[in-house]
Amino acid sequence: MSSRTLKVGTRGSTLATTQAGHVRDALIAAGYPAELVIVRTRGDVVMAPVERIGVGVFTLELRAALERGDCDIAVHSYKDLPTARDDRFAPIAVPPRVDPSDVLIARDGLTMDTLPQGARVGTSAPRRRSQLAALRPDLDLHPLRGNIDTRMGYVTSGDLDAVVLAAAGLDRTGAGERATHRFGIDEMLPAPAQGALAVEARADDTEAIEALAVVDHLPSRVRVIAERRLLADLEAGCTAPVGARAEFDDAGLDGGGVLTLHAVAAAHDGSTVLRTTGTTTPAEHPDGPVAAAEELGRRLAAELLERGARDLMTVESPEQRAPLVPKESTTAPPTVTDP
Ligand SMILES: NCc1[nH]cc(CCC(=O)O)c1CC(=O)O
Repeated sequence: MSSRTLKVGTRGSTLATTQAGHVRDALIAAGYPAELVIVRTRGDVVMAPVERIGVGVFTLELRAALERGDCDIAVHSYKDLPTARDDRFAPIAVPPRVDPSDVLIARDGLTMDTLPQGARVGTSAPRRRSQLAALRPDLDLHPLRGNIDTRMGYVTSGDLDAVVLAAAGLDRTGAGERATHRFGIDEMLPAPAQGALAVEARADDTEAIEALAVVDHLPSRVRVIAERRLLADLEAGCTAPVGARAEFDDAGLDGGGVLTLHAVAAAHDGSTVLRTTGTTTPAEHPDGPVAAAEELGRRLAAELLERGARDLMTVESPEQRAPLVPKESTTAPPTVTDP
């Protein structure tokens, strides 16, 4: 082991630096000197909807910084990464995952059961919009962007009755108690890999690759692989109305437990929602747990395609109204249209 200090690259948001800070701490604890390096990305600057600026916007520039050597290790929110493998980098390591679910943050402690008819709810993600519309067709859905604090601010200010966010973002920044409702598996399935981090190093940096092994948690990686295989096989990006969530039973991976994958593909307006569930026992698979997870993701994707998922998802996304932008924002009106 050398004394080279590994530069851990991250976006600058509170969430991103908190997440990357955990990775840095784990590296240091394992004997690898490490420090954070903040990489500013256009996703942090431009307030246009993610559907327009491209899903890669959060991860593209961090990957470019890693390739250039501005950092040695990059920490991404896994769900923001494109599904295609990128050969510039070593296979992705996945630290222990936190709660993958979505949460509602509503005024006055309102939940999905008590939100009044026609309540104004903010979320841009097509996956959340379509599943919410299916659960509660009466809701008045508003697109919005911005970091977690900005989004929650619309509820505090009274502009919206509620917003939907990833539990992970709240839990990791210590704001988990702001959630008034955690969506269950039957209500809303998260984005594939939500709540998981993706940690990358350059493909030729053997020292950094060795360090990746100490932050990797195989059961978390196996769950994410099942979810992302499904997403890739549906040929959908993270802006598609596709949700997936894989969970081990109590026996876990080491105990030879069962991995269950829940998946959903929905029409943008929530008028049709295709759901499916399947299981596998990864520890018993002859080709290993990763192969078992891939097989499960493939199997459920094939089933959803068979049932018409592609037609459902390729139907034009409904015209959305202009997204809310933070009042204090000095950013010019969004003009960026390329990823
Ligand atoms: N696309 C934005 C994004 N990327 C990762 C998270 C939350 C943390 C995570 O899911 O790992 C969020 C915010 C959100 O969806 O509410």
